[in-house]
Amino acid sequence: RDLLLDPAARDAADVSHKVLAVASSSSKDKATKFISDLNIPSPCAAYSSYEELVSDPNIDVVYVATPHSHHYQNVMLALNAGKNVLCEKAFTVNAAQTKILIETAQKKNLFLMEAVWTRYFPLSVQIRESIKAGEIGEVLRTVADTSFSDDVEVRWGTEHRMVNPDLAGGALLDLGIYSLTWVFQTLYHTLPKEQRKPPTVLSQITPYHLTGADEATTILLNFPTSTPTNSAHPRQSHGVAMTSIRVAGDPDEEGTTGANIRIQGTLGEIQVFGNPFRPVRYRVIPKKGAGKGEVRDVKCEFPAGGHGMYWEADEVARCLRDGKLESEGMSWDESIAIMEVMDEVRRQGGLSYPEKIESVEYPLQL
Ligand SMILES: NC(=O)C1=CN([C@@H]2O[C@H](COP(=O)(O)OP(=O)(O)OC[C@H]3O[C@@H](n4cnc5c(N)ncnc54)[C@H](OP(=O)(O)O)[C@@H]3O)[C@@H](O)[C@H]2O)C=CC1
Ligand SMILES: O=C1OC[C@@H](O)[C@H](O)[C@H]1O
Repeated sequence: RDLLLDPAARDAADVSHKVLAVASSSSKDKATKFISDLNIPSPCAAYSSYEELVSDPNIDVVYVATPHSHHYQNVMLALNAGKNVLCEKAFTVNAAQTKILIETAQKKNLFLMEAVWTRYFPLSVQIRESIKAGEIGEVLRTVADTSFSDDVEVRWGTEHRMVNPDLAGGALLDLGIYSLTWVFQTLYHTLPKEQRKPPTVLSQITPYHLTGADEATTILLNFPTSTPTNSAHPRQSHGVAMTSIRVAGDPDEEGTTGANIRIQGTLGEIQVFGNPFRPVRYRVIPKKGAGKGEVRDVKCEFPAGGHGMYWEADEVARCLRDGKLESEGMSWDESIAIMEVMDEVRRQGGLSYPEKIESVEYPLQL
């Protein structure tokens, strides 16, 4: 729906999007129904296989929105057919798969990006700019929580992709990625490239008793830097990334518990409210007496009633127009660093998925 909204309404008239085809691996009728339900303008082809879709010469870029377990195989299919790709989060099941996708895109001179839509919200861009400009001083800690109190057995059962190990289910890859996004985009992405270093990781996982997928994961990260910020000692910052599908970060969905994200600097704090994947406002709180002004509240507007996915789509269009293979906002290096954190969390928690979906073999029938 976001792709169909007029970019001018969000000051993005320099790009445009056309949905030219939709594919369903289970039935052509499903693709046809999707096109009619959304009123996608003609011409828009309906395909009954992903193979057919990636062979369509009219298509510039394919959006992969299948369960995590299938991303590696689906993205390889598209890249091998010469298509640029935007692939939903979590990028793949493990870092080894992500690295091969990136190498393949590089070799074939194709654009590839992990679809972490939140990074392209104006709110995220503004917060990163504020951090880089030193508005809250040196940022030394970020706490992020992406959690829902679902009645897990009733809502997700055992087969749904949220909890099914065969589909790489679990809180970590589905929701924990957003907590990690906030930790990384505030403690890692905001540093000059040469100062970014992968964090060390300590974590705990609670398995869902019916499937073994993680229902709760808590991660403590330590980000070192190579360059001292003063002559005495190099900077270190801490990230706390939490996720659960059993207890909520925001139980009444009114923000009564406070912010789901707290970004803490030596001169103040930025708090982000709303679901961490679709934040609705943020507050900058200067430290008392630091001379950095008043508390500042900023709302996220969603022009034309969009959901907020159009901003990442605009980024993809701009990258393609400008001949870029990767997006600066969600760079390949950062996707790999985050996947490596999730690999380490799963290693520490003894959580692995079936061999087939952890495999880097391609093609493989899943
Ligand atoms: N950015 C965001 O806000 C959101 C992102 N996501 C991400 O999007 C991806 C898909 O999530 P979601 O749409 O909830 O997933 P669904 O379980 O609804 O699956 C999406 C589609 O994937 C296809 N598919 C292909 N193979 C399989 C398989 N073996 N089992 C099930 N489905 C299969 C099916 O389409 P068909 O049969 O027609 O081919 C299905 O309709 C995930 O990576 C998720 O993390 C999800 C929700 C929100
Ligand atoms: O990316 C997502 O954001 C919204 C959630 O409800 C969903 O499970 C997840 O995949």
